[in-house]
Amino acid sequence: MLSRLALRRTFTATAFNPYKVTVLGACGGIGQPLSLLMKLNDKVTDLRLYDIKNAKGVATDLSHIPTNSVVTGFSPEQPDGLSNALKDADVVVIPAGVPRKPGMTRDDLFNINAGIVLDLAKAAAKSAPDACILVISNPVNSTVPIVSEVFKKLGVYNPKKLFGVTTLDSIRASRFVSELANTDPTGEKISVVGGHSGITIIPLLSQSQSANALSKEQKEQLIHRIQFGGDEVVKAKNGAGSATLSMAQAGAKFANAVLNGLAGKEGVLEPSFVDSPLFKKDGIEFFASPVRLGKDGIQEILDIGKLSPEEEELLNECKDSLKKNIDKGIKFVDSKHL
Ligand SMILES: NC(=O)c1ccc[n+]([C@@H]2O[C@H](COP(=O)([O-])OP(=O)(O)OC[C@H]3O[C@@H](n4cnc5c(N)ncnc54)[C@H](O)[C@@H]3O)[C@@H](O)[C@H]2O)c1
Ligand SMILES: O=C(O)C[C@H](O)C(=O)O
Repeated sequence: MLSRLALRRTFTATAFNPYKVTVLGACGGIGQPLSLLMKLNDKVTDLRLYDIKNAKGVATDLSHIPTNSVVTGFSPEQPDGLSNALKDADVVVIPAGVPRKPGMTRDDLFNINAGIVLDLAKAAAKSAPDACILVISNPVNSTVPIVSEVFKKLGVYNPKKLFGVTTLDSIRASRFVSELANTDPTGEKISVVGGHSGITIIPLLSQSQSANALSKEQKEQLIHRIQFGGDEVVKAKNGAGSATLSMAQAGAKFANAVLNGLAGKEGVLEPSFVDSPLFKKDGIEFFASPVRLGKDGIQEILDIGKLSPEEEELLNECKDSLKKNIDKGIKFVDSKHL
């Protein structure tokens, strides 16, 4: 039985953290476990699930869990389903779209997912212009620029509130390093910067004591495994999709960090692919690096720190692909009349 103190704590947490979170694509492989984790987050009081299929079913299922949020399902068949799902949301998480099959790159998803993300971004710009937008749908290197262009065209762009979710790269790095270095994975903090696909993913192993102590060969294998961790899952699932459960955990971790920032917690740092000044001189508008989160979204974009000569090389290799991916997203929106 809960003590009086515990009861008061529960009530206090809810009363001071009344956040509205919307998940777009809530009934897919990522969407369902991510929505479950958001239902378990005591900072969320109003959880809205939107999908083109099954949103009511998933929302009803989650609504039986005795936490302090109300869960509502929204579908395109309902009048204003999407705009009601988004209305005045504080945080919008977007895992809508198709996943990879073996042999595909993330960029191969562009043709389908770019249009899905564009439509959802248009709706978010109209119904939740002040929300923090967390983009999971691939290719993240292009879908985040798509959202920024849509918001710009509709006159509501706030670069402090747009995030590409790259948390999966850093949680993978923590796990993979700990396997080789025999350390506690929960204590491994590996900075992963750049973008979210193949060679645009740059793990900075030299900045971690345990990773840096590994042999040159181990480090090379580790870098490759972190860069292509997504392919490892796609191959193992053999046509049944890509990472969903680890991604749900990563998405919930990042959403929780954003909510902690909004709630005024100090010292909230997470990596994210954001509109960044770091490499604009090279024509790269977005870059993943650690960001400090606060009441208004991004409080500070941190520098990537000192790189080893090998990491400098990875950074140079990343720039060209990353710039092309970003430009592709921007051009896609420019070709549309919003
Ligand atoms: N950022 C990352 O690190 C990361 C990691 C894993 C997967 N992903 C990406 O996340 C996306 C989703 O992956 P998944 O495994 O959950 O796929 P999935 O096919 O299992 O689920 C996608 C969901 O989106 C829904 N959907 C499609 N179009 C929609 C629309 N217009 N509006 C609302 N919902 C819509 C579908 O109905 C489905 O329920 C993919 O693009 C995948 O590549 C990103
Ligand atoms: O690899 C994918 O296509 C999904 C995701 O981006 C991942 O890194 O697992």
